[in-house]
Amino acid sequence: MHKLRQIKEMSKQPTNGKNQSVWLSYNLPPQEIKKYTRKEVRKHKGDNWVIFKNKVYDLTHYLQYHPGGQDTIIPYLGKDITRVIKSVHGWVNMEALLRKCHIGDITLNTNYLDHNNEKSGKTKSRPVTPSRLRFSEVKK
Ligand code: HEM
Repeated sequence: MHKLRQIKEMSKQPTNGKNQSVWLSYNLPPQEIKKYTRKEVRKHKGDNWVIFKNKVYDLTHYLQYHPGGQDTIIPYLGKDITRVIKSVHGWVNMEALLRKCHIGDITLNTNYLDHNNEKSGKTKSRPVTPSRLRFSEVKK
């Protein structure tokens, strides 16, 4: 079965009758926003973490409020859901719904940059370009 159709099939399960307005009125203590690598987020699959647009969210409290059911989200825990969200419901204001679940931001992959510099031997300097002629230097 096509993956997207499979996801839609799974969403037909009941969601405890809870809806998004109930979720939005639900209060959670504010979280301290930390920096994480993608690798670290993977390790927190069991803690229901996901990445969406370079932000890390803990979906523990949201899962039971998801209109598409919990089972649709479970295979994506620990992963980046940015692309799949675009294909299943690009119109949903994810940032507004997940504000309370925001626990971190993805750090820039510094290993990659270090590796690049190592390979080239040194950091690239800007090419030397001839400086512009000053007006006084232009022969008449
Ligand atoms: C993690 C954060 C997520 C949030 C805040 C969220 C939010 C929502 C909302 C608000 C709806 C109702 C949309 C509507 O009726 O127009 C919905 C439906 C749905 N969601 Fe999610 N979703 C999330 C993740 C996912 C993931 C990871 C998947 C699967 C890959 C998924 C699959 C679905 C499906 C299949 C529906 C039902 C669409 C339909 O039958 O009309 N969602 N979700």
